[in-house]
Amino acid sequence: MALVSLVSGVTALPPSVAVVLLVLALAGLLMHHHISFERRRAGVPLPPGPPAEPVLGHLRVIPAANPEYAYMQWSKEYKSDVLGFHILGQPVVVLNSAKAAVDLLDKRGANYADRPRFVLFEAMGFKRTLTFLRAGPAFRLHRRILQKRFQKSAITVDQALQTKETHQMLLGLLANPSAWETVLRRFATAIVLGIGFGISIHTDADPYIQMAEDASYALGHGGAPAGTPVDYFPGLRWLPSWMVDRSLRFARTWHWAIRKLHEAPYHAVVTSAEGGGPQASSLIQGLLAQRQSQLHTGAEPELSEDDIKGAAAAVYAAGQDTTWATLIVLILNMIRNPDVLSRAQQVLDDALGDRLPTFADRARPELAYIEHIVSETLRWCPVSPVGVPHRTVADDVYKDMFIPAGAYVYANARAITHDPSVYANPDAFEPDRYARGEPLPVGQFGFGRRICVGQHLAQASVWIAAAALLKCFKLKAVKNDRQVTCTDSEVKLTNGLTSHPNQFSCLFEPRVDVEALVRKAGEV
Ligand code: HEM
Repeated sequence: MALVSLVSGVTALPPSVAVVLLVLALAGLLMHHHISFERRRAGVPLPPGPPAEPVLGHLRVIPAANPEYAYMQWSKEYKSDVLGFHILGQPVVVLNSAKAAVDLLDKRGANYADRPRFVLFEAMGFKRTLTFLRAGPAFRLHRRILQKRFQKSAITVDQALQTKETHQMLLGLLANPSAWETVLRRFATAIVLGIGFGISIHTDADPYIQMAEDASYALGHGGAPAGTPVDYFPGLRWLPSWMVDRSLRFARTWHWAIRKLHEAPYHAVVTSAEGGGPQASSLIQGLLAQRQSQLHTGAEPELSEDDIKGAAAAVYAAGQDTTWATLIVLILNMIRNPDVLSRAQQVLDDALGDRLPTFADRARPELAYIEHIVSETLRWCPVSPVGVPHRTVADDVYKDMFIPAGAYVYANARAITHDPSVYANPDAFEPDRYARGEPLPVGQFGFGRRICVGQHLAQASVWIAAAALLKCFKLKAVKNDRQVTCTDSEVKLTNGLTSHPNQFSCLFEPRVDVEALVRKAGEV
């Protein structure tokens, strides 16, 4: 209506003529778009997929919750590991095999390094956060900083912090076993907060744990990344809340949680520095120091304040919930598979005797079973099942299928890690599959130039936590907990950027003198 009044006002045409002109202009635009698309495609077919609805395309065809399962089903139905969709004209491609993901996202990385615009996450309050940055100079800058900080050879400096927090976790589980989810949250949060901001967590009630939990809730319940109505119609962002869908209302409601994640730890560090307080070494402290020295010399600082907040918040936001969720999947599988649990405990007892694991134990062949449990946890339930979408820069052709420029490309980690042509009995939790020669999982950390920068740190954190808590505790299911006793396919997962099993109960009972082992480890 506003557009019609504008056209008729500017051109002094009667409103009915303005409407006709607008409709004609729109039809012309669509026709032009269609003709140029068909010319570019030159008869090469798009990847197959289910029938679309007129105009909306697959908007209502792709389930809003946990679409990874529907993609797996369609992949079988259409006998293709590459599927094609369009949502309101936006092409979407889903890769359902490791081969397709490696061929495109890894081997043709430059063409698949872009991201869509994540309007829902912008509405939630994310700013210059690597995960959501489009390809370009800011992406390259943030990627370079974080990749260097978290490369395999650099993260050995974090082992002291990871070990300290592991011991803290063991004492927390001993003191308050029923709050095990919070204790694990504290572990995951303390590591990324320590590395990102140099901030220590002192109690289970520390406000930073709640902050992390709130941000996780916001990230985990808004809907598929770049897949909600406002991501397709950014204009919806300006409508009042009563006119918009659930996901945008949710993003607005939880905006405070994401802003707090960016602002609170940043200001704590800056305030402490300005007041001459202690300056723990951290990612943010290094970046602030670099900015200060560039300002002192009169040079244009490479990083703005928003860059620094965004880089550190990326570590906090991307690192804590995913690590925590992976530990939740581990616990679930330990109580669902008591044989695996008792074998792991036997392996740990034989290899370690009367002491806790350290990172020096990780490479020991006698402990390969623990490494396999970590790999199987990452495979059995990739906590970011459709990952974060990439976006194509230019048109591409793959196996005689046309992938247009600007397509959103999802690697379906769930399909890749449960591919029956790669993994025997893929729904079963079987750490021994790797000893039998099945390949270690790929896809749970994404692919190509956007692959998770924190993957080595995350695996190290999950390994030390797993080895220590399996060494110290008997884990038992609570009778009649449906989540635990039901079959694999019925485990209900949360839906969002991270996805993990819904709440379940677990009994933690010490099987060693936990305090004595922690004390002994501290003396070494
Ligand atoms: C088990 C734990 C983790 C899982 C499963 C995980 C998974 C992922 C996935 C699937 C992506 C998207 C990759 C792609 O687009 O191809 C990603 C990106 C990212 N992850 Fe992780 N992650 C974990 C832990 C961490 C940690 C500990 C950090 C912190 C250092 C971190 C930082 C990031 C960042 C900054 C990105 C964005 C990379 C980019 O867009 O260029 N992640 N992660």
